[in-house]
Amino acid sequence: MPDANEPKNRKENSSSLLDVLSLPLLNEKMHAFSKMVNVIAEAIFIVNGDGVIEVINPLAAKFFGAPQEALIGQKWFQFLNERYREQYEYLFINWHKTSGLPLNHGPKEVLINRHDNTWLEADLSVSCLPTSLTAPTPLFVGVMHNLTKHKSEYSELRRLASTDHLTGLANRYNLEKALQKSWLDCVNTEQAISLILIDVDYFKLFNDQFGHVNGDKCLQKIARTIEQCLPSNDSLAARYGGEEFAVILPRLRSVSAELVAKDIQHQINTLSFSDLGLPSSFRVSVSQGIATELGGQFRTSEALICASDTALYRAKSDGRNRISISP
Ligand SMILES: Nc1nc2c(ncn2[C@@H]2O[C@H](COP(=O)(O)OP(=O)(O)OP(=O)(O)O)[C@@H](O)[C@H]2O)c(=O)[nH]1
Repeated sequence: MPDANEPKNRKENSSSLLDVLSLPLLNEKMHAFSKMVNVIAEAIFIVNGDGVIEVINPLAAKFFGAPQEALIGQKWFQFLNERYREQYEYLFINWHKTSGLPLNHGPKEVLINRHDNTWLEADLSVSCLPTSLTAPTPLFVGVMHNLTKHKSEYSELRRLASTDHLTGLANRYNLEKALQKSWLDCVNTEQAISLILIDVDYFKLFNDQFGHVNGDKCLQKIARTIEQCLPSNDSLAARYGGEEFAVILPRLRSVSAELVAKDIQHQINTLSFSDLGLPSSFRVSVSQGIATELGGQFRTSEALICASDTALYRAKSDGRNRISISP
């Protein structure tokens, strides 16, 4: 084992982990600490004041996507996505300027550009090691956690929380949030906003005749059809509840909203259910109520929903398969 205090060329020392552990900066205590780091089930690396990696354990090396030996002697900043690299370089530059003050940073989210050109989302903390351990040369320990799995689970949970499970459309919660946002966007810019409420006609009869499972499939087909009739990316189709749907149409006056409703009516009237084993001549219809805000007619988005609902009620009582527009 080489003398830990004897200065050596880093490249010569980086051929194996044992060499790494005997870098000149590592005194006896550090030597023991480095051994410990190597067996901890967390991604840990140790860098000097210039950000050069002195010690890296197997898990951290895996995060950077290269063998431990290849990483020793490299500046760890280079593995950070450029969005974060400057921030950490500055952190170390500032630390040099205020030398002596302990540096503790994070945990913060970073994006690691791995050696094999893939990337990894992680949270990272950088802390000064106690000088009693590292004197005379300050060293810093970086601890990382892989966030990739958590992030994809989080976005899946977010998707589930805002989606109606049966139809895949936005759920009621999502509808209310989206309506609130579109309402503010349109009202603040003095543009129109329309809302269509859509209710399947005689759907209890459908369930009674063809069963609940077919009823579910019918709702799925209707949902897909409504979605296909959306006129723009910022319009939204949602399941309002049961056999009722809603469509938000930002920037559309009632004349244009009526055209969308007519398209929905036509597409649903011509839907075939023979794939569900129903007679090929069987058809369904929907009733629709439209309300439009332009110029301060309604005070709130809730009032717009109420007006659409009243119009829908009228479409039902006028005989169904109709479109009614709020005055
Ligand atoms: N299959 C299925 N049926 C549902 C679902 N949600 C609500 N329903 C049914 O939708 C039916 C709605 O019935 P009603 O409110 O009487 O309305 P309707 O029969 O469509 O009559 P009108 O709306 O007046 O034309 C009920 O039988 C509910 O059980 C669902 O998720 N799946």
